[in-house]
Formats: sequence, structure tokens, C-alpha cells
Amino acid sequence: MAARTLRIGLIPGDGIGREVIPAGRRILEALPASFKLKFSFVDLDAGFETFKQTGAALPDKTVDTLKNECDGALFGAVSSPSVKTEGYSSPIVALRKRLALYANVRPVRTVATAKSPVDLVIVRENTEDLYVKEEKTYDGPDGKVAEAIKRITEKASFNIAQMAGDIAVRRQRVRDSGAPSIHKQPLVTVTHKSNVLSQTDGLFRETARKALAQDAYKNVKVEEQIVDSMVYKLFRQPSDYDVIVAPNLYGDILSDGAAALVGSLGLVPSANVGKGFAIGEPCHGSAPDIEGKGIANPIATLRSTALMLEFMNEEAAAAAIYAAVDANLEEGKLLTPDMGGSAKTDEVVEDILKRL
Ligand SMILES: NC(=O)C1=CN([C@@H]2O[C@H](COP(=O)(O)OP(=O)(O)OC[C@H]3O[C@@H](n4cnc5c(N)ncnc54)[C@H](O)[C@@H]3O)[C@@H](O)[C@H]2O)C=CC1
Ligand SMILES: O=C(O)CCCC(=O)C(=O)O
Repeated sequence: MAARTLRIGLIPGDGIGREVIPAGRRILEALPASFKLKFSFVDLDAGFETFKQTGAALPDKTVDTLKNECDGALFGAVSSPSVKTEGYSSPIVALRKRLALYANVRPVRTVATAKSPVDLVIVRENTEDLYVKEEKTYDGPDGKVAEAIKRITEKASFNIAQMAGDIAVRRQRVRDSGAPSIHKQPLVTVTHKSNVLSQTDGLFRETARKALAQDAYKNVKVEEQIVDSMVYKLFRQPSDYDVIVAPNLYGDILSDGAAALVGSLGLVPSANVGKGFAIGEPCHGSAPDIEGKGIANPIATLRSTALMLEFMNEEAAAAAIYAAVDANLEEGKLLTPDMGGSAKTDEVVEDILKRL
């Protein structure tokens, strides 16, 4: 069989994004020949630095190259301006919309040998909710008033719930094939706040229920959890959760919170997924507090690279990356400071590459 050639867009962005995205490239280049994958790369700009230099945080060239030339991409992180800056708007939020990457998939898990194992996936709607960013400020009788639109559509809610159902089914298939797991049965927990937001979150809840009632998910248990008590329960008993589906903002907040359960934000990957295209992106931001020190944890990016490969149907190559990362974590000798170690980013990458 001839090798499959994949062209990958690399968008490091700002801060530690520039320190961790090279790790994603290196692990793809280091994949053994037996996977029959070849990669070519194109460097692309986005972020606050790009905005300062060009006046655009997300240049059209970046979007066009991704659309016309790439099979997938890796995005690092971007910094946002500390004061309101005319014309600046988050490039990653814009990219998700412009490429119709409707799902943000965030697996959060410990290694199998952990004392308090966690193995869950947060499936977050990625294009709407408060992230439509339709805000306005005006003068009211008591001073300024600021308002934002929270838009929930039936279509996006249906699609994201289907993605959650599909992931639950896929995870069960892996378990059925003998993979060790803390879960016995596929479960999707629909998270919302429809007790207060009866129309917006109410529509999300109702539509997600409808989507998950389809025959394809007949073996998937579906539960609901209001988002505030979800946080409580998630922190009390994280091993109870398998797949969590949520509107955009709740999904974002839950996934950073869940990262605390597994030791570091520097471990948690994500993929922005659309029809036939995925961008791997670590869940963390540009971490200005550690920028330039060479100590950013590269594991979230390495796992995001694997996740991108999974959505390109290259599951065996993805599994090899996950296994190499897990071996590093299980041995626990070469860890970055966020994990209690003193290793540099590059030392962790080297160690993981050796284990591939
Ligand atoms: N997708 C994106 O591009 C995102 C961008 N941001 C932006 O990032 C900037 C900083 O935001 P913060 O709220 O500080 O969140 P952050 O995620 O950058 O950092 C939070 C904390 O986690 C630590 N951390 C994050 N990633 C790490 C890694 N790989 N290794 C070791 N430690 C790590 C940081 O040092 C910091 O203490 C802001 O300008 C924000 O707008 C924030 C979240 C997502
Ligand atoms: O800072 C930015 O530009 C966007 C941060 C977005 C974010 O946290 C997420 O939605 O994953």
C-alpha cells in the first residue's frame, strides 16, 4: 500500500503556542514508517503578534491555505490584548466559525495506573452560544449597559449531540474489543442551565435529547445535569462521567476545570472538528507567566496531534502517540514543572519520541 501524504497547517500563535507546536510537528515526523504516513507542513500566522504586525489577527491567507491546501492543522494558542483594542477579535473563535468546525472534542483522562482514574470526553458546541460575540454597550438611565446575545440553534445542538453519541458508541466499541476501562456502559450527560434559561438552554436540552434518542444510540445511556451541579459532581466523582455534551461556554469552562482533575492544563488536548477537517489544539492558552522559559508542557499538544490523526481516520498512528505519552507519564521521571518535575519542554519531547 502506498503511503498517504497529509499536508498539515501549523499555526503556533503567541506565547507558549510557539514552544509547543514544534513538538506536534516532530512527533508526526517521527512516526514509524509502518504507519505509511508522510507529512508536509505549511507555517501559518494568527494571533495578537500577527494583529500588531498586519492589522489582522486571522489573515485571510491562513484561512484560504487551510481550506485549499491542508488535510488538517495544529493550532497553538493566542494571547488577547490586556486592554480593549479596536479591530482585534479572537482568531481561534473566528477560525472555528469560518471553517465550520462545529465540535470541540476534549478528552480528559489520567493514565491507567492512576490512583483516582478519570476517563471522560467533553464534547463542546463550537460555533454559537455566547461565542457569536454579538455584544453592544449603550447608555441606560443608571449608567452603561452591556448586552450579549446567547444564540442556540436546533441544527448546531442536534449536530453536537450526535457527535457526543457517536463518540460514546466508538468508546464502547474500543472497550468491547478488550481495552481496559473504568466504564462499563456508554453514557452521555447533557449539560445545560435550562432551569433558568428555559428558551436557549431549553432548546439545547430538548434537541440533544431528540438527537440521542435515535436508534444508533439505543445502547447509550443518556442523563442530564444542570451545569452548576455538574461542576460539583464532576469534582466529587469524576469517574462517573464518560461523555459530556455542552453548549459552547459551559463546555469551555468545564474542560479547564476537568484539567485540574488530571494534574495540569498542559495535559489536555482538543480537536476542533468539522465535516472532513480537524484542527488539533491544546486546551490551554498562551500562558504568559511561563512564556520563553522553555518549560511549557508539550503533552497537550502531542495528544492534540494524535486527536487530529484520529479524526483523519489514522487511529493506529494516534494510538502510538497516546501510548508513548502515557509511558512517559507512567514512569514519571521526566516531567515539566506544572507536573511537579523540573524537565524542559524539549527533554519531555525527546523522551516521548524515544518511546514511539
Ligand atoms: N485557545 C486559545 O488560544 C486560548 C487563549 N487564551 C489566552 O491565553 C492568555 C493567557 O490566559 P490564561 O487565562 O492565563 O490561561 P492559560 O491557559 O494560558 O494559563 C493558565 C495557567 O495554566 C498554566 N499552563 C497553561 N498551559 C500550560 C502548559 N502547556 N504547560 C504548563 N503550564 C501551563 C499557565 O502557566 C497558567 O498558570 C490570554 O490572553 C487568553 O486570552 C486562553 C485560553 C485559550
Ligand atoms: O483568547 C482567545 O483568543 C480565545 C480563548 C478561547 C477559549 O478559551 C476557547 O474558547 O477555547
